[in-house]
Amino acid sequence: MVATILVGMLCAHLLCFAVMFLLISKRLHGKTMGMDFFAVGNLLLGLAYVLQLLEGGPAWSVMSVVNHTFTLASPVVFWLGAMRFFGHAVPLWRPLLAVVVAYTSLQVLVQWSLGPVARYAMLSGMSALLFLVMASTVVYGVRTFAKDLYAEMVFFAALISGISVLNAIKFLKLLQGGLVALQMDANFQLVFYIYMSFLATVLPPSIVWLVLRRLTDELRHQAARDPMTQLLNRRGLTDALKQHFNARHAGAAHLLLIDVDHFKHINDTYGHQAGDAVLCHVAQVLQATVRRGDLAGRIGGEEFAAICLDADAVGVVHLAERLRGAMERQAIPVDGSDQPLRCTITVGVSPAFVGAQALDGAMREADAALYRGKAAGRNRVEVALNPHDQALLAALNASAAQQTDAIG
Ligand SMILES: Nc1nc2c(ncn2[C@@H]2O[C@H](COP(=O)(O)OP(=O)(O)OP(=O)(O)O)[C@@H](O)[C@H]2O)c(=O)[nH]1
Repeated sequence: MVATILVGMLCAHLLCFAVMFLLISKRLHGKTMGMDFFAVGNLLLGLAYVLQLLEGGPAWSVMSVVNHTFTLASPVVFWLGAMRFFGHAVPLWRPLLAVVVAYTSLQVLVQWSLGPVARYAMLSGMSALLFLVMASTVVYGVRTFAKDLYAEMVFFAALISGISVLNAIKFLKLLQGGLVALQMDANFQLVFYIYMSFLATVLPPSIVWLVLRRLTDELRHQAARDPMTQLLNRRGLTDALKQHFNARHAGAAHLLLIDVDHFKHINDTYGHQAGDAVLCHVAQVLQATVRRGDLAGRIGGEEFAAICLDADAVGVVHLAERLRGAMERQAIPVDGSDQPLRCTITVGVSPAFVGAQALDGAMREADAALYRGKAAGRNRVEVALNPHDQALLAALNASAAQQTDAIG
């Protein structure tokens, strides 16, 4: 009686969550993150338990064969769903059909050649193996494609290992005691059903939580980036800067404001699309030139920014020069034109600043330097360094000039 109630509850959970996964997958519009697969997995397992209730006990019948096939197919579908969640484009219906045909045939063969105990033991043994593979995949995921979901993945691996162990015990019990081990109200079967009910209650909300996490991460990513160049936008730069300065030993930062010269002319001559191609090219050069850990962003139409973290003034000015030189040298291919396009940039460098709240001030100083650079003829780097850095830079430049003269 207790077992029947437990299995009844289990069916209700599995089938309700199958509907919920399906509804969620419909709302995700094509990017279902495996929710449609989880719906099918839950449906298969829910139907298998419905058939078990209808059967009452072990028997050789069509219902029993279908029950075993659905039970075994469900972990395969859950595994495929997990692969989908982690971005692998695995198919569903073909592998599912292959499992259904192969396992149904295998059941007939085993029942005919080895008898009913072997067929039931085969289901427990193969389920134990499949859940073990699933738990191993999750552990592998923690170390590779799901590093950001460490706690969740460890939790899943532990839960799935539990069901693998219970199936392995059932397999041994079947081999030792035969079909008596499957009596629904036997103690072991009760433990098995309680654990399955626990899983069916805990796992689906956890999966929904994972989807929610992925979606909110994606939204945060989109909100922090410029859609055309994928560089950080102003909000993204500010957030990343706050994160940098929250670290205990964060050093000072410098801001580089970068503006494409005569961009209106490029737009007017080659068209808006070519203008967009130039902006994407500048973004690529900027991203390739800054050091790892520095921040690169687009903060307006043809205005870009780089924030150099933990760098000294001399290094920053050299970086700005490298960036200016790279832009000047590179030709940009333009659709519909044989002649590649060339363009230059002007860069304004701010003094060192500490704290995200100082960004506005640095922006003003870099902007003033940029304005001076534009007025002085464009295609140049103009600095707004503090007096100490200014003197250091002048001394370094003088020494470099002396060395050049000496070599000359
Ligand atoms: N193609 C394209 N053009 C843009 C975009 N955003 C802004 N613009 C254009 O960028 C041009 C900026 O022109 P100005 O501010 O006059 O600057 P400029 O021509 O680069 O002149 P200087 O900065 O003084 O060298 C305007 O014509 C804007 O329409 C964009 O996303 N794509």
